[in-house]
Amino acid sequence: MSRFDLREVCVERAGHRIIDHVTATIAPGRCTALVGPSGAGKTTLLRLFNRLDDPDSGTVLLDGAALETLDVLALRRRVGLVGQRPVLVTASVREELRVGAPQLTDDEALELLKRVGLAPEFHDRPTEGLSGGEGQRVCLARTLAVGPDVLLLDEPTSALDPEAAAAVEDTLCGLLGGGLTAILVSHSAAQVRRMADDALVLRKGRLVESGPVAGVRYVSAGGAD
Ligand SMILES: Nc1ncnc2c1ncn2[C@@H]1O[C@H](COP(=O)(O)OP(=O)(O)OP(=O)(O)O)[C@@H](O)[C@H]1O
Repeated sequence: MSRFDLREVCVERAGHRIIDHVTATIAPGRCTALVGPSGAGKTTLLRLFNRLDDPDSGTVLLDGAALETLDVLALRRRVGLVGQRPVLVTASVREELRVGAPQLTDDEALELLKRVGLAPEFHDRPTEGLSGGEGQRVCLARTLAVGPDVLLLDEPTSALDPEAAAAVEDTLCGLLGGGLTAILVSHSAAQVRRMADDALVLRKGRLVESGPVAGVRYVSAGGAD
């Protein structure tokens, strides 16, 4: 299980401090939601955890080690990202599942498909023609194939229709119960209540509230909906 600590983290863009001295802990084995109004800095903060971006000052630590001291590719295998829209980079589900895990056996691939709620037949489907929800599940399976112990979830259901969104959310909830650490960006307070254990509330780049979801006013007030 993996724990992150943010210490006095700042990110600046175009002369503005868009993450402003954030100090916080992401507890291992739990799902932490990053919430706050549009433009608060949620996606910017999320991108620091697998070094898609680096802070301008301050430190992000994983199990006590500053991220910049770790091998970035090893870090990204350990910290997987699932984005808002399914971005499939190969022609077939079979290849897609092996993008980061070329040695994956067929049995392992079928097991992964099962974990994300897809029938075995999908293994031999072309990626073209998958629905949004199916594509998002394939992306999730591709990320899981690498064996991460942290999942970064950037609005993972926001581009899906309500039925597919609910189904993908159920799948994610099942996975999160299994000991993974997760960091979720979501605009939906209802989703945060269903999926997350803890929440960090950002406003104009500052951390303004944090703690277990049930006690976070921004979430209970429906501020993220
Ligand atoms: N490269 C950049 N140059 C200038 N400003 C930037 C850059 N990247 C982000 N910003 C600004 O930083 C702020 C935080 O952006 P970010 O995308 O992290 O917010 P967010 O909370 O994820 O927003 P949303 O909920 O709308 O997705 C915004 O005001 C954004 O315009």
